[in-house]
Amino acid sequence: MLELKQVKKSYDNVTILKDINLKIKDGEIVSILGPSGCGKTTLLNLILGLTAVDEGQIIFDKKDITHVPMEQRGFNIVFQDYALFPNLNVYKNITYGLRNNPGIASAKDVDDLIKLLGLEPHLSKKVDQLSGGQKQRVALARTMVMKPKILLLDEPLSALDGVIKESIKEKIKEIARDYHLTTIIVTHDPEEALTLSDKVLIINNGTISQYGNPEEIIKTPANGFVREFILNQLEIKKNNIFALFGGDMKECVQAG
Ligand SMILES: Nc1ncnc2c1ncn2[C@@H]1O[C@H](COP(=O)(O)OP(=O)(O)OP(=O)(O)O)[C@@H](O)[C@H]1O
Repeated sequence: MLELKQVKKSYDNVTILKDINLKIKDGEIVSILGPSGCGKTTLLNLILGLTAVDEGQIIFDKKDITHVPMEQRGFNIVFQDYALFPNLNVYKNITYGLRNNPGIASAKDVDDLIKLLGLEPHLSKKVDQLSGGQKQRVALARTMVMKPKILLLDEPLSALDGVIKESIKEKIKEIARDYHLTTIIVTHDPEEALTLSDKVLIINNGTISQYGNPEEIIKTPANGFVREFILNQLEIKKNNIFALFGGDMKECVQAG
């Protein structure tokens, strides 16, 4: 279980995040959703340990890790631009982190990940010979071989579209389920958050607007911001989303 208690962060005396309280159970997929500049990446970096909190606590597995350095937390992130090594082939990219820590993953662990992510045909290719979706899968494999205790993903789908986007979504779900891995994803896209996650954390103006499962958020938006932000952006795809929950858009908008 990961828990944030009364977390606050400011930059240059400007409060970016405040009153952040949340619990994430082991194996859950949680999306952090909100408009540009609301503090999503800052929150991800606080959890990762890349950025220090000003006030409040971060608890993981009942231990206070608020001041534990990033390297000792054992969490791992896939950055938006993948940050792969262009001079190495796919296999070497995937196994790079094992060079100094060979005991972390066995040859079978690596093989299983390569198979899960469908990377067998690409292992000897260089990074610039890959599509966006293939690069994302390599970045996921490279992070997963290090067996992170929590997987953090910053806008993992934003550079992808159509079928590729759907297939990466499925891979993320498979990884979280197969490895029972807590996965925290930053996104600005409500449809992505609602279709990918067990829970969605909606942030506005540096505070939590709502934290709940996709159905709760759609059927009982906590306030006007959630209603507007979610429903306006879902305008085109709303019927597909509602079909997922067997609901009726009109009823929910009226109820909200
Ligand atoms: N290192 C920093 N120093 C000063 N201000 C920062 C720093 N990092 C982020 N900020 C500010 O904090 C606010 C939140 O930034 P953050 O990147 O967390 O937002 P975001 O929700 O991820 O935005 P986007 O969706 O556009 O990536 C912004 O106003 C940003 O300018």
